[in-house]
Amino acid sequence: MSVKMHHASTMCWRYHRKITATIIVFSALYFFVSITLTKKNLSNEGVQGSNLETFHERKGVRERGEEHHQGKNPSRKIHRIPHNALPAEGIKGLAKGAQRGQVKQKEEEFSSSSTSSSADSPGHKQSDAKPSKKFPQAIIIGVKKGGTRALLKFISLHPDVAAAKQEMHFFDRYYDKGLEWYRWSAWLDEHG
Ligand SMILES: Nc1ncnc2c1ncn2[C@@H]1O[C@H](COP(=O)(O)OS(=O)(=O)O)[C@@H](OP(=O)(O)O)[C@H]1O
Repeated sequence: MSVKMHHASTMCWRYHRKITATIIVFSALYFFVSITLTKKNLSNEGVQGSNLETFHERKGVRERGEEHHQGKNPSRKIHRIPHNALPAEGIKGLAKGAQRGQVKQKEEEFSSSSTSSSADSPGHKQSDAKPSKKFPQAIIIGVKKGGTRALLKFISLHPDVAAAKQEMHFFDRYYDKGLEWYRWSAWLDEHG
């Protein structure tokens, strides 16, 4: 028994450095992993927190706006961004994907139509020889994912309705281009 104990203690003593080194390595690894995970959690919480903050800020702004509209607190004013705050380049930059291409094409057509007669310009059909296009008589205003596209589709089912082929974004993106641009590029279908 005592021989066995002696043998075990000798083995422990022989390998104690390796055992200690292994323990130190694993502890360091554990320490490193826990610090990394904690940092990750903290940054996630930070993101969520800032999202919530933004949400509450927006909610607050909206509520203040409503109060202002309802006359509950007339001293608080809503600060609106003036329509000309964005330079034309910025507005162009907002157009994305396919729409960017369509807008560019429309701009080119528009500029060529202003330099040459409408009958000569390549983007014009024969029906565009009319002096001007009408402004829309109704406008659908909605938030993203608010179902505006569906509403437009439903309204367009009526035979007396001539609808824009796609969302115009005149008031939020292309306002600086002016009413003439809007009227010309109202992208109404052929009845427009
Ligand atoms: N009647 C009705 N009931 C419930 N949900 C509806 C309805 N009409 C449209 N939708 C859903 O609205 C989403 C599209 O809204 P928008 O056309 O405004 O979207 S967009 O922001 O202009 O792209 C789109 O949601 P997602 O499918 O989740 O994208 C539509 O499915």
